Order: sequence, then C-alpha cells, then structure tokens
Amino acid sequence: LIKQPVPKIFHLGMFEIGRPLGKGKFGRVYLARERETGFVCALKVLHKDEIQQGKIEKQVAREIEIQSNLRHPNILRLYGHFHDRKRIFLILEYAGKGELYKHLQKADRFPGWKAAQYIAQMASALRYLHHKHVIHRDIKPEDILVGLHGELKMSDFGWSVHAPSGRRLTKCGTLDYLPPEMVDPKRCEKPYDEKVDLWSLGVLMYEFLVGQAPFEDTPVMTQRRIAKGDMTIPSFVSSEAKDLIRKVSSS
Ligand SMILES: Clc1ccc(CN2CCN(c3c(Br)cnc4[nH]c(-c5ccc(CN6CCOCC6)cc5)nc34)CC2)cc1
Repeated sequence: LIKQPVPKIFHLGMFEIGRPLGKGKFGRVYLARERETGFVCALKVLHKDEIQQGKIEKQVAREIEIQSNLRHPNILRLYGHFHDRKRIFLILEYAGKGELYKHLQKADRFPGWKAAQYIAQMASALRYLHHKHVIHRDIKPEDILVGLHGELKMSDFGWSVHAPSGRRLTKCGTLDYLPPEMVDPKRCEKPYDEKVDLWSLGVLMYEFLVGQAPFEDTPVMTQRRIAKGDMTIPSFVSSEAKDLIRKVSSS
C-alpha cells in the first residue's frame, strides 16, 4: 500500500500553550507545543463572534484555504486548523525572530546588502505565489516575519485572492502599499492582476533602504501621490537600487 499521509485531527488538548506572541484585531497568537511530538508552533486564536461582527468570515476562510496549500521557505506554513464552539485555531509555523517591522524600526533602515537579500527572498516567494495564481495584495513589513536563521517569512494571507480579481478592496489598513490601479477611483473597477504585488515589492524595497514608505502622508495626499507616482528617492540610495525601485514600481 502506498504510504498516504494520514490527515491529522487537531484539538486544543494536544497542545501546551506558551506565552502570548502578540494580539491583533480579531484574536491572539500564542507560542504552543504539540504534547506528543514536542513540535513548536504558533497558535492563532480567532473569536467566532468577533469574526462575524467584523464580517471577515470569507477572509478567514480564504486565508486558511490559500495558506494551507503553500509550500515555500519564505512563506509561513499553515499546518492545520480546528475550532470549538467559540473559537477558530490556526496552527502556524513559529518564526523564531518575530516581526520584521520591529527589526526595521530598531535598525531605522537596512544596509543595501541586507535589503537586497530580503527583497530577493520576497521576490522568490512572489514568483511562487504568482505561479499558483495567488495575489497577496497586502505585502508590508507588518505582514513579514523573520525565521530563526534570519530568513523572511511572508504571512497573513487574509487579503490574498486568486488572480485575476475584480473584487474591490474595501479600504482599510494602510494605503501606502496599494498600487495606482487600486487607489485611483476611475481605474478601480478594472480587474487587477499579480502586478499589484510587484508594486508593493518596490514600496517594500524603498522602505527597507530609506526607513519609511515612499508615499507616507495624509490618506488623501498618499492616494494622490501614489496615483501620480510622486516619489523622491534620497541620494544615499545607490543608483542601482534607485533604478530597480523605479523599474519594479512602473511595471
Ligand atoms: Cl489575530 C492576530 C494576532 C496577533 C498578530 C500579530 N503577530 C502576528 C505574528 N505572530 C507570530 C506568528 Br503568526 C508566527 N511566529 C511568530 N514568532 C513571533 C515572535 C518571535 C519572537 C519574538 C521575540 N522577539 C524576537 C526579536 O528579538 C526580540 C524578541 C516575538 C515574536 N511572533 C510570531 C505574532 C503575533 C496578528 C494577528
């Protein structure tokens, strides 16, 4: 008989719950360890009533469906999920060095060699995602984690969709990373494709090298500046990096 992986049935009792790793709008994430195997993971606990009130059931279902099927070193694994009467539990890969934006805040900005390594890893994850016709749509330092060996892990697929997608993105969270076709009212109806993630990669590159997002401003001004591509790159950024930021963001 061919050895088929037996689908595991998960339940809360099989985990020892450790320290909280952080809290978000709809739940918390805890360090956890599977009792039997000692396997360490991150357990994301979401509250069903808050998900229903926030009308994000579809988003949570999409996050589970999409992230469960992804296998890439720079994409955080979702090993499984289960629920009880009140809560939904996502069993996620534990990233040993935490959230990237905290490292960026601490460093103010990254040196060219580190930014280049990080962008190469994100580009590799995007190439894999786009090959599977998945658009992430929300790439920002807050959604990127750092593994034990310093490697980046894209996480939080709550906003990802299968391409091409004409679905409008209800504006919430930061506009900084959205491309012109998603902020410009007259272009908003046209379906957009994977290119939205390439724009965000350019914004990420800028933020790694400069220490702040290129269009950071009041929401109205940010929308205008994105639509016009009104970005100035400081002189300390190398000409090669300037060239790459302009090329990726204009694709
Ligand atoms: Cl519903 C929801 C709840 C919380 C959050 C915010 N974070 C999302 C990411 N979370 C983590 C996930 Br998922 C997977 N692996 C992780 N690893 C860590 C982590 C790992 C280590 C640290 C400790 N710091 C590491 C860097 O040096 C200083 C100490 C802090 C956090 N957080 C997560 C932590 C919580 C988002 C959504």
